[in-house]
Amino acid sequence: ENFKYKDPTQRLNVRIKDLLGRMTLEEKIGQMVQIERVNASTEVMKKYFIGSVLSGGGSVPSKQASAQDWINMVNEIQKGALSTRLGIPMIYGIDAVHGHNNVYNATIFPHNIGLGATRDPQLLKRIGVASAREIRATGIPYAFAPCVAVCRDPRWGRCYESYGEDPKIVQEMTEIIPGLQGEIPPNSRKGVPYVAGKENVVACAKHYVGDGGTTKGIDENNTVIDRHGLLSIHMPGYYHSIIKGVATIMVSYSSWNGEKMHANKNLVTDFLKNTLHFQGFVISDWEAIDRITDPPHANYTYSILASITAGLDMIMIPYNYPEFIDGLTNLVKSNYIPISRIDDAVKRILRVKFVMGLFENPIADLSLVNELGKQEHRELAREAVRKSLVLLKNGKSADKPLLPLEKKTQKILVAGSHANNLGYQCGGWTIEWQGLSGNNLTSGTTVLDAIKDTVDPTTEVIFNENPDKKSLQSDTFSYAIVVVGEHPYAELNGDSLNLTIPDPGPNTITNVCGVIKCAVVIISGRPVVIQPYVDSIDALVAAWLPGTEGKGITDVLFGDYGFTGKLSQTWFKTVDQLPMNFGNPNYDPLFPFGHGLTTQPI
Ligand SMILES: OC[C@@H]1[C@@H](O)[C@H](O)[C@@H](O)c2nc(-c3ccccc3)cn21
Repeated sequence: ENFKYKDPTQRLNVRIKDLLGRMTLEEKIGQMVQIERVNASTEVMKKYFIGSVLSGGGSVPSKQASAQDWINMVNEIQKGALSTRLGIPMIYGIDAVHGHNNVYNATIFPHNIGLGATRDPQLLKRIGVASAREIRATGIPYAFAPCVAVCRDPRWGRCYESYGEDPKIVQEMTEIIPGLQGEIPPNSRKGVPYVAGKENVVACAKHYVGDGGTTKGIDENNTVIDRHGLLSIHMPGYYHSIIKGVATIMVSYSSWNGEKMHANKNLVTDFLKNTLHFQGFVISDWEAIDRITDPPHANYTYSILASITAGLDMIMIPYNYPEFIDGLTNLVKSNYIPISRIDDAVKRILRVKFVMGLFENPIADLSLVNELGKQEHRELAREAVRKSLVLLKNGKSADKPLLPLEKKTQKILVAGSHANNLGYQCGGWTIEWQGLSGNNLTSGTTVLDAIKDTVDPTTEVIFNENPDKKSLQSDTFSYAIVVVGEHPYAELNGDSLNLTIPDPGPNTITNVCGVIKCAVVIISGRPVVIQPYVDSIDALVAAWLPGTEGKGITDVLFGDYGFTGKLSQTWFKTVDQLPMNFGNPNYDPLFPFGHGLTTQPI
């Protein structure tokens, strides 16, 4: 019997219709389920017809697993899916949000807040291309990126995952999507998902909608704003993602005016699907349907009913998939959920799987393994670091700039908790969900290493993480570079009401800058409290979370390249001003949105 759905010469809708028509209710519901990799045995994949598997943050086949190890794991799970009656391939997803950040030796790019400061959408596209190749190097065809949140309050623990407070910048930076997925052909029908081929990945615009607008930046909380404000500030990123063919959209944990997004039929179905004509699939966040109720999972049947009725197509379970499958099956069989809703979800999931070529190439090969951490990608990341740094202050008087620094001089001091810490400079979502401290988490270049590599061989470099005033006064340094900032965090763990630099950072600044000409480099996921120290600082640089390529920082500190970055997030004076965004009445920042001094390359 000719299985039309297996025939790639058949039109997309013919393949979808043919396959859907063959599927049982169990097989349909299985396609809507995404489980965590630790549960994805061949037996489970077969028994429940699982359609998708993910790696949660830090969930890896083994520590320092190679590309080959990843490919073997993904292919093993895929074989389980392919051994089902209809052989529908599963799609494996992972959070590659600043490079392939769960994977040892991957290139780690600056987090989004830094990329917003580059104002360079074409750079973002190139980053998307490189990232897609590193993700495919490990046999994975789906990334939960880009985050198109608009960070309206830096107290939010995920502000660094946003390109900034301006919807215009966020919509421009969706240019990473044609990098990840490939360029959508110009006359494509609006809203259809597009993935070019085996060197591209399925992308995911997230988190729909208004995740960056919650009260006091409280993660997963409530975004209070009228419809016009929601559509003009938080929606443009989705509109532009859809125009560019984004294949999936992930729903936000947060609420809009008290209504959980995961239960919001008006925004998920009526607006996203029926007004913006999005035809890819809508995926939930991790255990997000459980959190529709308070306490979470208090009424799981209701969680399933509300989310599926709202229009979600794939549910990131990740563990209690039997409970979900039973619950949804019962709701369909008792007519609480019409089979037409299930068919809509499955059609969308199959559309993405057909469009991306997953039926033709379900098993990953080794053709791209050398892409992982490739030098060419590291050079691209280094360029991104250069362009992301924002020069906030340069000299105590305009006619005496400190930067660019002299490479050839007697002796310089490098100080600060973040000068020699690769984990700190990468931030959250790196190797582990919450990020790490130290220098052996993956391969990269610390700021200290970069300085040693950049200055003249005759220049003596003294590293002292937190020097005391006495030791400084009895010594002579031409200048000091002080690198301090935030420790890594992700999501809720990053929510902060005080936004202070953790000790001993401020102490290091005042000790060093009180005695020596100092260039202070802030490693942070967002603007932090710096006003009390600004007057004592000669040059001040916002480096955000630059990732593994630390030489991008010395490229501009020492004048091999000029500073060009511009703030994509308002730098407040004090936290009691927040929330404060450009355009607000009584806008009174320390450094305004768009601020960024420039220097000329030497
Ligand atoms: O990693 C998958 C998704 C990711 O794509 C989303 O952006 C993010 O909101 C998220 N939080 C968790 C997560 C949260 C708490 C405990 C365990 C996992 C999982 N995830």
